[in-house]
Amino acid sequence: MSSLPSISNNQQHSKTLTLPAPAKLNLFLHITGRRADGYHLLQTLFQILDVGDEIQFSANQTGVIQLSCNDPNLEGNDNLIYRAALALKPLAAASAGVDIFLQKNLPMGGGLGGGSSDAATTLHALNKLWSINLPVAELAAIGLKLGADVPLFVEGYTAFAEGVGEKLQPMAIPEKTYLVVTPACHVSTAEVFTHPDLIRNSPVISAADVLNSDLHKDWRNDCQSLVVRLYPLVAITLQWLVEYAPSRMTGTGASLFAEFPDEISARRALADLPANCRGFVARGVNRSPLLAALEHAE
Ligand SMILES: C[C@@](CO)(OP(=O)(O)O)[C@H](O)COP(=O)(O)OP(=O)(O)OC[C@H]1O[C@@H](n2ccc(N)nc2=O)[C@H](O)[C@@H]1O
Ligand SMILES: Nc1ncnc2c1ncn2[C@@H]1O[C@H](COP(=O)(O)OP(=O)(O)O)[C@@H](O)[C@H]1O
Repeated sequence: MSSLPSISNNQQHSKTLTLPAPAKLNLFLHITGRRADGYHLLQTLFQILDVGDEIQFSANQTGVIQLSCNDPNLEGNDNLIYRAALALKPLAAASAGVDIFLQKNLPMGGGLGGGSSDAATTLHALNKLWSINLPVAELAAIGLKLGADVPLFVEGYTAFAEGVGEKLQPMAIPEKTYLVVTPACHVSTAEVFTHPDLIRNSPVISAADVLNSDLHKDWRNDCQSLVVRLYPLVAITLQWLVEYAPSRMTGTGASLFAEFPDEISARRALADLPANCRGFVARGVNRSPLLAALEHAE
């Protein structure tokens, strides 16, 4: 991912901002209950990564939101980027418009939060380019209406999360190297959350419990056993990955991750990646590269 943001004034009314939209892992994911509306109550440790998508925003005075992408299938109005822009539009001048280009690098629908991160980056970018200047907490509240993981990316800190993922407690944890592997199968989040066999009664833990635990012996993903049973390719890929290092599923899958002591050993495993998987090596970061990029663009 390019870590250097750029902001430029091409002409009197056109400003361009290029920003990262990092991925996340759920280092653990516990389901502790269910809300009255059917949504599940979670406890999770969100780890932000230094790898992700990249989005370019060129503000203009046309009043129109225009989205293009290196994957044309993502150019529709249901894209979370478009929906995030639309959510801010009423707060901007009527003439506020933007041309957006999404460089989609992350696998989609795999539990890496790419769509949510794209939405969060869009909220920050247009808050600035359209001179709306909402505080971060208000951007996060708008983001929550777009998806449960959006507030994490808006706030921009690796965090212990509760509720449906919106009650965030930033947590500085050791920044490890991960190999992230996405098997070529789509796991439906809705299918996982409606399945009768899903574990829904994990005991509630405290933030102190999180700091005194680690991936090797304590952490688990309550969706993992179900997804492994329903999706044989996830099971086979996890069996392969675990030979290299402690491994886990992120979110509701299908992506998996393994924690390595250094980048060289992670890249060695990546070189052996099975043919039906995508993979990348990333570093966990306590502070999102988005925040650094926004500062740089001041
Ligand atoms: C569980 C997480 C952990 O990061 O999974 P991933 O999406 O990352 O895999 C997320 O919070 C997912 O949040 P989000 O991505 O917004 O969920 P959606 O796709 O909108 O959810 C699809 C469906 O799953 C159910 N759902 C989702 C989240 C939740 N906490 N409880 C639920 O019961 C709801 O029925 C919802 O309609
Ligand atoms: N900008 C976007 N990037 C990726 N997916 C998007 C985007 N906007 C909407 N979507 C939709 O959201 C779904 C979930 O995307 P994503 O955030 O990548 O996965 P997950 O929630 O499993 O981490 C995709 O399957 C896609 O249909």
